Amino acid sequence: MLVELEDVSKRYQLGNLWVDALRGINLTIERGEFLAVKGPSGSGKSTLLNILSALDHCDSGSVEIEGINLSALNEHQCSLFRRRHIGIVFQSFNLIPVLTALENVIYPLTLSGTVNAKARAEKALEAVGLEQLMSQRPTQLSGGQMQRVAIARAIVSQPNLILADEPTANLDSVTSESIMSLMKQLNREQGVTFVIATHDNYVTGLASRVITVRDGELVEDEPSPPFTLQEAIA
Ligand SMILES: Nc1ncnc2c1ncn2[C@@H]1O[C@H](COP(=O)(O)OP(=O)(O)OP(=O)(O)O)[C@@H](O)[C@H]1O
Repeated sequence: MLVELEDVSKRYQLGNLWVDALRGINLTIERGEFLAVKGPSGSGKSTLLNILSALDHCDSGSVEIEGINLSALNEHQCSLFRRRHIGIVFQSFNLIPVLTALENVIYPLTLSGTVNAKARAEKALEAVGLEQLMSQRPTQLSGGQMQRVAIARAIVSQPNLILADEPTANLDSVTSESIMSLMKQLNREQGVTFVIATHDNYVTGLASRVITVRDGELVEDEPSPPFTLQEAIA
């Protein structure tokens, strides 16, 4: 097992109001899963991903990833944990505009003092099909190409777990398909586990498992009907 959440809750204060973003989440994720997290806007998907990436802490319950209890980590240990174990892909790519594609991918490696950073970043960019565009800046790239750079940046540290928050939200459908097929390939060939928050039915259709968050709780998916209307009429 790669991830284990037990009774995880998170509240945010909005002025005088408290928002229960997550309420008693129990979830295990096995190595090699391609897990989609769906649910209405505001249901708690991003909060769940932020907690899995140790960008945020839960208020109660426990989160264990690779056997590490995230609540026991201080801020510095959280960033080390992220660098070593997690790749993150955002809806808005989050590339550094003044850096080239190659420099964006090298950046996390320089933070962790990795040797051969340039060669490793080049290899990651080749893996996402951007070997010709390494010296371009983000403004010179299309949305799909920027998301490929972001994926290269996520895989360059060879994490076991990649968390993607609405990775296709800013992409057209053809580009979304190629980005998703790249993620599936990384999952299949390198065994990287993916957790993807999404509203996109195309993404949920590719998942090995789909979970639904509603009002901060995990809810059972509606079972699909046993037969179609045409079959029922026939
Ligand atoms: N930093 C924060 N401060 C206050 N409230 C927050 C914060 N982050 C999230 N929330 C609230 O927590 C709830 C869950 O938000 P979250 O962003 O996790 O939902 P989501 O399912 O990812 O939504 P979307 O699909 O729109 O991205 C919402 O009511 C949101 O307003």
